[in-house]
Amino acid sequence: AATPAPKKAPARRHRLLSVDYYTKTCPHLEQLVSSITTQQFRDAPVSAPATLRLFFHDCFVEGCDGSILISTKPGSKVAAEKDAADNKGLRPEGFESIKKAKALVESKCPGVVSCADILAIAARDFVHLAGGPYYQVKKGRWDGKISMAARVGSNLPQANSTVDQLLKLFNSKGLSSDDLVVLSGAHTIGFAHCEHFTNRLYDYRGTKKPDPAIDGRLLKELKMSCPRYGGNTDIVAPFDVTTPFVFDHAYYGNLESKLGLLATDQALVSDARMKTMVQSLAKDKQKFFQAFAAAMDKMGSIGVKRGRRHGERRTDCSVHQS
Ligand code: HEM
Ligand SMILES: [Ca+2]
Ligand SMILES: [Ca+2]
Repeated sequence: AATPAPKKAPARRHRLLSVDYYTKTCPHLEQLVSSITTQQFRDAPVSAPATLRLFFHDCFVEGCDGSILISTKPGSKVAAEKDAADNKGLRPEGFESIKKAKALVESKCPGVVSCADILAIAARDFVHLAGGPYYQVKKGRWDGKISMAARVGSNLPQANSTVDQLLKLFNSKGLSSDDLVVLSGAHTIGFAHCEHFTNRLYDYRGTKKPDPAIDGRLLKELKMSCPRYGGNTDIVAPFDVTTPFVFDHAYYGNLESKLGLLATDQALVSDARMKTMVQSLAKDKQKFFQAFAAAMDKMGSIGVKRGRRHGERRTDCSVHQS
């Protein structure tokens, strides 16, 4: 008798991220994380911008895989991502929130929930706590096995990047020009150190003059906080001069009034490709909230890993699982 053809293994479909990924294995995950983020937000409101930025810097380097949370091994010559120059400004409050949330989650659901997922949930919580939209977070990310400082710089935007450079970078992550405009709206909360914008105040692109696209009063104020030379390097200025702790759509109105802080913020209204989007978000808070939630979902699925070949499950988010 003819032997039957060997059955082909069914093509393993990629399990996509899903909202109910931990429903069976850690049913109260979101409440656990929220108990920590709520407390952190009360104790230190800067935890909100800190964690939101942490999530961005995680997703853009090796994908959303918690690679940003790894500490450099003592004695190792290879520095982890968090020790890269571009990550030096990440506030400790962001790392602290994730560490606390992970510890609580491990005590209830040991060995189940990835650090990458906890970071995605915490970032959403903080957006909401600061007054922004609440949206469902899809889960199922595994933590990554690679965290190298050398891979950071080329994957993150710089405060003086041109719009073309920003678009190229965002496109390379599967994000559109609308996503660039919408995600930049994260700068509705938080602060930046002088070094990221002093060139705009004194010597814009080698002109020896301030950037013409800064409001005169803001220019004066920023110059007082940030002298050309020898200023205090710890001084920061708010991205959103009107509501630096509130997640709202004021950021876009500010851009229309030349109140953007970084060259990359202000550039969004001077570029024809993005100006219309800025204008419509400035007018419509609901539109911004809805678009931000959708863009965070998109950013949250960059380079997601599944399985032991590329991924791991960590107990301590700062240490690879050996
Ligand atoms: C579009 C290109 C972007 C550039 C060039 C940029 C650059 C920067 C810079 C230079 C800082 C200040 C860091 C410091 O001085 O400590 C900063 C802060 C921040 N960024 Fe961005 N960023 C960009 C996009 C984003 C995105 C997409 C998000 C999140 C979705 C984000 C969230 C934040 C937050 C919340 C802060 C404030 C952090 C704090 O106060 O602790 N940024 N960004
Ligand atoms: Ca990462
Ligand atoms: Ca704001």
